[in-house]
Amino acid sequence: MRMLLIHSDYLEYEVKDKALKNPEPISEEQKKGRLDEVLAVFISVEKVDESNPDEVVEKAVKEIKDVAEQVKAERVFVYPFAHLSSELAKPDVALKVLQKIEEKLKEEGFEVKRAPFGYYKAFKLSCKGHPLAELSRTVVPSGEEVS
Ligand SMILES: NCC(=O)N[C@H]1[C@@H](O)[C@H](n2cnc3c(N)ncnc32)O[C@@H]1CO
Repeated sequence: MRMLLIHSDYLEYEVKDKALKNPEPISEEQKKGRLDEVLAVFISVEKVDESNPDEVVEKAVKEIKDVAEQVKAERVFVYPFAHLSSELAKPDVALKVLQKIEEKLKEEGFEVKRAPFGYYKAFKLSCKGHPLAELSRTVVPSGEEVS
C-alpha cells in the first residue's frame, strides 16, 4: 500500500463520473464532501496487500495515527487514489481495506471521512506547507518486500 499524507487547511471533493463499472453505491449527500484542518491520506491499495489485507490495515492505521499525532491533526480524510502504484489491488479488496482503515481510525477517536470509491472526483486541497505537511508511507504484509 502506498500513502501520500498531506496536512491541509481543507480538502473538498465533488464526484464527477464513474471510474469503474460498479463503483461504490453512494447517497446524494456523499457526492460532495469537505473537512477542514485535516490530514488528507491518499491511498493506493496494492496487489501485494492481497496476501494479508487485515495486517496491512493495522500497519496503515498505525502510520496514519503516528503522523496525525505529530502534526496534531484530529481529522483524517481517507481518499482512494489509484495513481500511487502501478500494481493495484483488485477493486473489491481495495474497497474493503479502505473501509476498514476508516472504521479503525474512528475507533481511535479521529473524525474521519472517506471519499467515494470508484469515481472520478474533482478536489481542492490546501496544503499547510510546514516541514511535516507532505509525507509518504509504504506498508506491506510481513514477509513481503517493498518493490
Ligand atoms: N482519482 C480517482 C481514482 O483514483 N479513482 C479510482 C479509485 O476511486 C478506485 N480504485 C480502484 N482500485 C483502487 C486501488 N487499488 N486503490 C485505491 N483506489 C482504487 O477506483 C477508481 C478507478 O481506479
